Amino acid sequence: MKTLITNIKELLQVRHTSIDKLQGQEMKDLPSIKNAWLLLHDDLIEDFGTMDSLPFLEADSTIDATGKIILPSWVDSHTHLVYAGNREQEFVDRIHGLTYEEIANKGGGIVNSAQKLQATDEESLYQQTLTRLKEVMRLGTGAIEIKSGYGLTLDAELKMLRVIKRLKQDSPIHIKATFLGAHALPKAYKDRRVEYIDEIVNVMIPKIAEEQLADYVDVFCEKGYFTVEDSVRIMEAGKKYNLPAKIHVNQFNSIGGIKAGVENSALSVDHLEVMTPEDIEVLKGSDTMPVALPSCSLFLSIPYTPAREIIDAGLPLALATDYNPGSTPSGNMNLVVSLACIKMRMTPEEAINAATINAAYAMGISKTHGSITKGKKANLILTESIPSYGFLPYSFGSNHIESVFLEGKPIN
Ligand SMILES: N=CN[C@@H](CCC(=O)O)C(=O)O
Ligand SMILES: [Zn+2]
Repeated sequence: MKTLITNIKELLQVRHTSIDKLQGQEMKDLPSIKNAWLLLHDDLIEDFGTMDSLPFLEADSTIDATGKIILPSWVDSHTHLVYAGNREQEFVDRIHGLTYEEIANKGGGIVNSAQKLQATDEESLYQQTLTRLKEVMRLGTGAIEIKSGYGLTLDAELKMLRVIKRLKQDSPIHIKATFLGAHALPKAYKDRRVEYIDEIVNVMIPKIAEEQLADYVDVFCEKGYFTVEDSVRIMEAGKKYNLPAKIHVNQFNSIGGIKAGVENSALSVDHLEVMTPEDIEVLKGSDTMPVALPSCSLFLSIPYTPAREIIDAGLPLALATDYNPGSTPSGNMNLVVSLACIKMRMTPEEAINAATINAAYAMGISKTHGSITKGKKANLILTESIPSYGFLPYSFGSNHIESVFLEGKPIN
């Protein structure tokens, strides 16, 4: 099946040779072709060029994209999409002055979501998650990482990971699964944190690896949650089972999680709202992708990741949503790209690079996703008629997506 798209006002993120990530100054450049055509063959990008060089091509269907822009679909490398119910009461509690930490300390937060999830059957969990997945696909997300971490028992974590496995099988969107057993200390392990890490390392990770339910491991490395030592144990156990790490670090405090992540070859270190000069230094020369989650900063009113300092230090940066019921009940990558420009002083070019090719790196799929490159997946956003690509982050809160193609097919 071949689809030809013609008269594209601008084809964005065109990379003739496959790149895996962009860093520092490289992020300022967003290569494009104006007045372009694009040929899709089944699930892949077959060819592209300028309209004045369009050869005669046999296609099963042709789409006229006059006035419209095409870019690779967003890659969301950090979500907690599988959850049961919502936590809007905590949202109201925060409006009345309680902090995220105070809510967690009085039994809310992650442990609250764990109670709800443990009481929810797998089918209902699947349906609730599928609804959210379809919503983010319509918003232009074409690949997504989904974490466990609201189970906090072996059975409930397995239930979450089985839901993700089923979504992988059923949905056109590319999915990676991350095991986040160390998201919060379950009540049953009160004052026995090290025993919970023993359970994760000796029981949960081997079982999850045996059933091939995860691609990565994660840990919430933060004061009041898990220490750097706990995080290192989990990352080392992950490595033994071929599960690289993608970890939560520096959301509220800088406690050494980034250094530990880099030393353990973490694929990404995520959040980074609180960064010291040493944290930036330790990332230099590493293969670890820093990931910012600006819609979490918006929702919790916490600092934004210092993107300018990170990029101006020559480092790469990726953007993701962190979609979850507590700190970010939104999976809208368009809003994330806008916030990156508005609140983190990233240029539209930097933000689009961070939400496509660098985000693909952060979920280990930059060979197949994140740019318009021959042979990569035909995962595309076709915009409405808009004046320029800068209009996308500028017109924050509006949706200018006309259609989304995943694996070469329109999803709606
Ligand atoms: N910070 C840790 N985990 C999630 C929030 C989880 C929750 O509040 O339910 C996050 O990435 O923001
Ligand atoms: Zn998260």
